[in-house]
Amino acid sequence: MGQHSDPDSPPRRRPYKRPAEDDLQDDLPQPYNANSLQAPKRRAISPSEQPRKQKRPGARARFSEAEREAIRQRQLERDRQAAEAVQAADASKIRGINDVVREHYNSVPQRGRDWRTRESKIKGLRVFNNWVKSCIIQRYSPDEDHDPGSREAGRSSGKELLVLDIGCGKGGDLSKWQQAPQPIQLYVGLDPANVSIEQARDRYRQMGTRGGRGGRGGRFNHRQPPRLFDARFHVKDCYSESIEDVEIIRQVGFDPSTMNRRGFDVVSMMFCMHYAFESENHARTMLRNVAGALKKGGRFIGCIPNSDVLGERVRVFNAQLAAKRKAKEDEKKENGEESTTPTATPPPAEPEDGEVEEGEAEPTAEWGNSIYRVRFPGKTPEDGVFRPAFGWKYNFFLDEAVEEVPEYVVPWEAFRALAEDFNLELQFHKSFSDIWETEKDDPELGPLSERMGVRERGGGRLLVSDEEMEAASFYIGFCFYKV
Ligand SMILES: C[S@@+](CC[C@H](N)C(=O)[O-])C[C@H]1O[C@@H](n2cnc3c(N)ncnc32)[C@H](O)[C@@H]1O
Repeated sequence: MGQHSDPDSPPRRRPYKRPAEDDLQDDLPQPYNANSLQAPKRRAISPSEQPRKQKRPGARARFSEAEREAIRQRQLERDRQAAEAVQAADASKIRGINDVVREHYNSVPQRGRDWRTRESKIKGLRVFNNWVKSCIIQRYSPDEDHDPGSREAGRSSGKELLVLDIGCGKGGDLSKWQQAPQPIQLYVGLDPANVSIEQARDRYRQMGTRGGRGGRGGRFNHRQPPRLFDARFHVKDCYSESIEDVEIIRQVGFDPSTMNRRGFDVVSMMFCMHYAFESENHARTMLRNVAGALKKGGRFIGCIPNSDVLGERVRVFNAQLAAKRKAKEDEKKENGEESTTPTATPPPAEPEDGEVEEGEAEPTAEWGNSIYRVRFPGKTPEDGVFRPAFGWKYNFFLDEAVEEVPEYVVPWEAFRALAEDFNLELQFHKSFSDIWETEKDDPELGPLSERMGVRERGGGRLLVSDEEMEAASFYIGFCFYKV
């Protein structure tokens, strides 16, 4: 590890085999773009421009050649400048969105466990979401051939997992990984929010001083806590950059092809993948990072907002809007007034700061309850089907947690199809409410829900309010396999 290891991580227990030089994939060259190198089209020369007499034809030919070359060079320079301007505009747009998200998460205060589980207005939602994440980790992180009884019996199944947590935030899932059925050898957390990464490091250090156990009373609280895994944390934007340049990622093995025999056993993306659907480019970069980091047979788990819920809400909103408009039109017709039905227009752009919108603004899709709110700033598809698949921005507000941060719809089928392009095959996909229904009586996960405060002891009352459950139903959990 040498100079690349984190200074505050504990010493490595088992060294990662450094890949041979030729194991590392070279950056692919940019595809050759014939257009950008084409000479400019020649302008037709008018009769008045034609030289009357060619005394020295050779000299004219040499002069024209030089002139053509000068024109070509000037044109190339103009093309280069135009391309640079477009790139700069794209980069500043992307930076703008990334900055908003990063600043937001950096500024969310770190509150203690007691506050989160006792004082918070949304404590029911917090514990429920945490329980669902535990379910996904418990069910889908182990290898197919892992013996589930081995850890319970205090035996080791031999194989320990390498886990990559993309968008790890403040390290809220560290303790869930510490209690995973198959022990973890290495956990790598990546996130662009530098303050969050510092907080995740602190959390990991505290786990070390508590003797390896994450959180109070977990699944294995009745016996010796499992040894604390090795962990690395890095500030990294995983949607607009390749993660291949992170040393530990390369050491574990990065290769997006199906040949990756090395790599992580699990890549986890909890509540963070939707930020990548701002553009196709970001979504593809994100998936290339996931597939590149996973070994063949590895699992990609996570949770995202449910595009079916978003689509249905949008469809109903638009149907109601159309009905209201029609009723207004009918009334006008009856009164002999002229029709003012607006013609279909593309989604209106959000006004810039200080810009005053003319006329009455069209209402846009919006819903929620006292703890969460979703608001689309622009026009949404009438049938609730998000086409094209990228850039469907909405603002999401969650009491105490997320203050109107721009998020993007992840149209499920488009995501699934894109994931297939990266050799990721769907294994599991379920809404949070369905996960509750299927797992609440499981002999392990049921009691876990009671210890976490999702429901009262002894299979009692659900401690999550209806409003919190409505907010939770906004999400789905998933698992893909790298084939
Ligand atoms: C709602 S938080 C979830 C944190 C954590 N996964 C959890 O479940 O507690 C969303 C996280 O996504 C991260 N994120 C946003 N854009 C990202 C990007 N481009 N690459 C990686 N993570 C990103 C944010 O910084 C934030 O920490």
